Amino acid sequence: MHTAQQPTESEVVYDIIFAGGGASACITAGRLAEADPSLKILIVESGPHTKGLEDYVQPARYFGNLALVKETFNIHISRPSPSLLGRTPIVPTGHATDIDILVMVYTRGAASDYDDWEIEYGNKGWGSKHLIPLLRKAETYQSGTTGPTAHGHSGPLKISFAPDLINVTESFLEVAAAFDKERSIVDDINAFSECDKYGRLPRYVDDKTGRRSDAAHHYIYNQENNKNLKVLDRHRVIRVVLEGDQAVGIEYASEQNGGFTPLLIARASRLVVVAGGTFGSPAILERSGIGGKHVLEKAGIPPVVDLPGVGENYMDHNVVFLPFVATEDADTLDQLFRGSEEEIKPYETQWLKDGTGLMSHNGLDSAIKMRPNEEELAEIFPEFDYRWQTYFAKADHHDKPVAILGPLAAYCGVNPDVPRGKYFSIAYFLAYPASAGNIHVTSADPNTPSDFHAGFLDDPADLVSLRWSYKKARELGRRLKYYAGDLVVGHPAFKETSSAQPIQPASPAAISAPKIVYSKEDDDAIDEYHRRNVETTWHSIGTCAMKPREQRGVVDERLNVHGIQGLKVADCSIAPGNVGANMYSTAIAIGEKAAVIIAQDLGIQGVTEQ
Ligand SMILES: Cc1cc2nc3c(=O)[nH]c(=O)nc-3n(C[C@H](O)[C@H](O)[C@H](O)COP(=O)(O)OP(=O)(O)OC[C@H]3O[C@@H](n4cnc5c(N)ncnc54)[C@H](O)[C@@H]3O)c2cc1C
Repeated sequence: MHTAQQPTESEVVYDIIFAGGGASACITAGRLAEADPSLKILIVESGPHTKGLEDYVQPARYFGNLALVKETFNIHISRPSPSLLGRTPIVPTGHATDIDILVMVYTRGAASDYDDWEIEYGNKGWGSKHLIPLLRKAETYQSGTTGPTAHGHSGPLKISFAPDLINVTESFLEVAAAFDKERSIVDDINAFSECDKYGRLPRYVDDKTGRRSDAAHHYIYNQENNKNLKVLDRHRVIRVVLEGDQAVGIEYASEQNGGFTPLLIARASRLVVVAGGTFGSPAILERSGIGGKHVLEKAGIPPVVDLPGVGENYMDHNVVFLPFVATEDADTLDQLFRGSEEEIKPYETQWLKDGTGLMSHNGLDSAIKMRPNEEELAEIFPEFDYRWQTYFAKADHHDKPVAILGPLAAYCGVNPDVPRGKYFSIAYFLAYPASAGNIHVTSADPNTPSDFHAGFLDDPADLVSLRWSYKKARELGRRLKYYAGDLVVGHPAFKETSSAQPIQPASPAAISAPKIVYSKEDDDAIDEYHRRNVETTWHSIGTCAMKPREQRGVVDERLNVHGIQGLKVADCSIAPGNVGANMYSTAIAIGEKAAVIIAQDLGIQGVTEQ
């Protein structure tokens, strides 16, 4: 049992305590509180509240928020990696009541992703037929009529297309239709069952107001009249309090004034739910003595349960934004991303008036979830063959893309040598990288940095599929009507004699122009470029995987931590396998499913399964 030095809140007993208040926690706690307002629920979140913060509800502010590394983000620095030529990738995560959906891109995984969770990893109730109804329940899809089964129309989260299509996106879709004829353009690329088609991307933005639509505002802040639902911000959970193998509460402390105040205890009579996200959850478990014996011993933490899977299985998607110079008539967000407040003011004024204009955009309005065709597969043979045969070519995996690719109407790098101006980028990330990493605490002291290895590009299959994505991105990008050249400093360093040299300035290539031919040396330059430039897509998952204990699982299909009573984990850390999409939809699915499970386990009425 862990005891706190000054248990000043020990007399306060909650029914359920959430350790962490991000996307999934807001959804689970919100649903339970709504179903039974008499439940005493406590959410302890280490970051600040986000209610109404203009910097966050105004969509196009996201780049500035990320670049400034505000209090609302945690930064996780990976070990130097030989696969990245010694680089130490940095992975930000949210540090506030559900800030994470920052870029607001709405994509959803393949049905087979969740079917794998159920069948391959043995988690009954987690297949697509269980999670799709919950994803429908969570949303109000404002983006026109699509298949009636894919989307919801009365849920808390608002999903919409940008009001006016940015001309860069329009041109991207025109080029796609003309240049990549075998891949069609469809109305909805997020209906779970098919891929390899281009289409518009909606955003987590309410089209009536132009405001970002997130779980904190629509599951928690809308219940402020419920005094039994308490959200304690700027307090960090240190560990779970255990009595034998029973979780009975949490030990936590205030983060005010830059340091910890004396430790406090809050007791839970029915359940503790760890929801600190992919970095926070394994850290809370390990500090509680739940983790791999060797990790705990090294960190000087007395082991309670030997669960070597805690902190392992770290997955992400790795992204590159390939930049191009844009013509003056291109609609881009560059001024909003890199401009002074004075330059941003007119956009803000327009947004404040009626929620429209470039401030209501995220600049990422279309994409393709892309699989290589026969000809493209031949290009990345033989390095990709094993990965293709053992994963993507499986009969029930034909809905899985290898990469997701689409235009961003801006330069989003941080190279200070890039002059102000107009740019667009083609972003691409691997939907199911073969590489994985891990994260472990190194001390019982929560202020001691963890040992994190992101694992990016450790598996060579990832390098060749990125190489294929680069070539595709470049062929599309240089044909856009608004292309004025490659932004040379943002491209691979090809030899001067190479015909693959980026060109700046330049005019758009004709649709029928021959594809750029790359030599072996050029391919090596592309690989080096990826080792130097690949970054997190902010889609960290997997470190408390929902798998059987003997397969290094951490929680079972009811989200119970193996070997402990009264303790569940409910956030993206439970994902046993990757999901080929931006990750918020999975956080939603997990949040909604956790509410159903907890309601069933505790006999709470009124949480429906669809
Ligand atoms: C910058 C950024 C942009 C993103 N953009 C998109 C996007 O456009 N589209 C999309 O689909 N997905 C996006 N994502 C991903 C998506 O938002 C996340 O995958 C999702 O929010 C994860 O939800 P979660 O509940 O698992 O964890 P989180 O939302 O990260 O919640 C975990 C919370 O726990 C708190 N916490 C951690 N440790 C402790 C502790 N010890 N005590 C108390 N609190 C603790 C953290 O502060 C955090 O608020 C983005 C993520 C980031 C970081």
